[in-house]
Amino acid sequence: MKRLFMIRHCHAEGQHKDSPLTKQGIKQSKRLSNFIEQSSFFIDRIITSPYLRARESIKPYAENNNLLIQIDHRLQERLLSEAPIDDWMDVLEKSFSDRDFRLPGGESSNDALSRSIQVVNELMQDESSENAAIVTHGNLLAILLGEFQEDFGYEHWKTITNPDVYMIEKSNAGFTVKRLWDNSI
Ligand SMILES: O=C(O)[C@H](O)COP(=O)(O)O
Repeated sequence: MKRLFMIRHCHAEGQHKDSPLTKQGIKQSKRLSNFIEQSSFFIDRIITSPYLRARESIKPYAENNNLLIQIDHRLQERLLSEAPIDDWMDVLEKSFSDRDFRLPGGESSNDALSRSIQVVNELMQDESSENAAIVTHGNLLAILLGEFQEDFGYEHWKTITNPDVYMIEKSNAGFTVKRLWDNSI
């Protein structure tokens, strides 16, 4: 694999694993498909979070291009806490500055990274794919991007949109991270 597209899902009804896309999100998923098709890169392999909003976001592109959507539980959203929390933004901020910080029943940033980076590493080894995509969630996306761009943290997380598309490109000098999505699309 030469390039990895990291995609956050389109606008959804909620946070439950079975929350569908909104009407706006369904339109966005079609725009996302056109956007990828009009780019100079043909995405030839797709792995998504099992959550419905992630699968639905890439469905138009996958159908138009006869691609299978592979589902991988390691791409599901990071579980911040087992119990509901009111101050989740503060907790999230702390989890970016202390990557081992973990609430009861939840995952630290490093916990979420260690499961999700396995998918990325497996794709990196896949020589049958030139341009692969993962479709995931805001928090997990920010954690993964931090592996390729050191300063990518809480402030960057706040700027991630629904949908969003980042491209990681391999070169002799290492990896470059580029945001491709344009909100005006
Ligand atoms: O951190 C986030 O962005 C929230 O967990 C929202 O997740 P989402 O990308 O599935 O909406």
